[in-house]
Amino acid sequence: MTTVTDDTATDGTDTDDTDTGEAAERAAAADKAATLIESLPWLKTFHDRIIVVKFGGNAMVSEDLQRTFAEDIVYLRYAGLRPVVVHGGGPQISAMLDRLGIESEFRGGFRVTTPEAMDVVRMVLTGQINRDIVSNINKHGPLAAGLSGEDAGLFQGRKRGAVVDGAEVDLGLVGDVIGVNPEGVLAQLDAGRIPVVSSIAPDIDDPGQALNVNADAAAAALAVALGAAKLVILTDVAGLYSDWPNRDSLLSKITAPELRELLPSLESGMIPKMAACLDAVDGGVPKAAIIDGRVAHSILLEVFTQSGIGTEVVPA
Ligand SMILES: Nc1ncnc2c1ncn2[C@@H]1O[C@H](COP(=O)(O)OP(=O)(O)O)[C@@H](O)[C@H]1O
Ligand SMILES: CC(=O)N[C@@H](CCC(=O)OP(=O)(O)O)C(=O)O
Repeated sequence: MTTVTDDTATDGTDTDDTDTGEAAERAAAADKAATLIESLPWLKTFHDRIIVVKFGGNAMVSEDLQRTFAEDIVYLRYAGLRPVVVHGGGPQISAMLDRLGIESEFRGGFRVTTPEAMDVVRMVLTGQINRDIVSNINKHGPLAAGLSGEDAGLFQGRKRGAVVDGAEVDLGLVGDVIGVNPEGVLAQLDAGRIPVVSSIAPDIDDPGQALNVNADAAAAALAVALGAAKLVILTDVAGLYSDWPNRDSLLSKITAPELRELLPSLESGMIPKMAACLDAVDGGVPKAAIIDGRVAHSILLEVFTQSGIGTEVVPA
């Protein structure tokens, strides 16, 4: 049994005003209550709404971060939201390619993907990382169900190239998501589950061929198709810097038109990420946020606090 000490004296007077220890305890309790009550407007706003959370390979680098990520997602679900996870795994794919002695390079923020590399991408994303995320979430109960973009026509992909230094570059088996059939994901949500989606898409022009899709882009396409209330992208920086790498230039908020202007000046990994935020907001998602996945429980801080963390992209 837990008891709460009664600090009222028998004559009815409050005895602890002079007791700094108890005053400090009351202040700490008030702080905790303030933190909890700060979430109330967001619990109302997001009740029953879909939130798409993109878990990047650089944000899943320790067991602790994988555990706190799973806790946040389960928390969202029990708080009455409908979270959907889309994951990447770029560094993990690179490590496996290295182990197997297969060379790979990034051009314009995308991995040039040969057929041999594609087998590894699929194996690492769908066979390894997807399973790990599902299993971490399911330590809290039978909640998560894994899906690949290849399952039940979830994604339709089409090959894409990139323009680097003004020249068109062939990226091999890299695709854009050009269509989404969200029925499989909605069925899982309606059953109370947490869908966990890997960013592979079947090639609409070459049935049976799988394409490697940047996970930020896949998350944005899914957020739009699901009519999500928010897209949250976890990465390994505090947010978007207007003047990278000047650490004083972190942006807490940027509008879609401002971001459109800034996009051409951004570097490598940030390009697909910010383009994804822009696509999401242009496609009707009210907010897209880039947050620091290295901070434990960053998703809760972003979703349930007034100031959030990281950089938020809004329509205008
Ligand atoms: N303007 C910018 N603001 C923030 N990060 C930037 C910027 N330009 C380049 N970067 C780099 O982009 C990286 C994030 O992209 P990336 O490594 O592809 O992330 P992820 O693996 O999470 O998808 C950051 O770690 C940072 O080094
Ligand atoms: C085409 C392309 O580049 N695909 C990515 C897919 C994984 C991904 O996007 O992972 P992160 O979110 O961890 O970066 C890749 O092969 O690395």
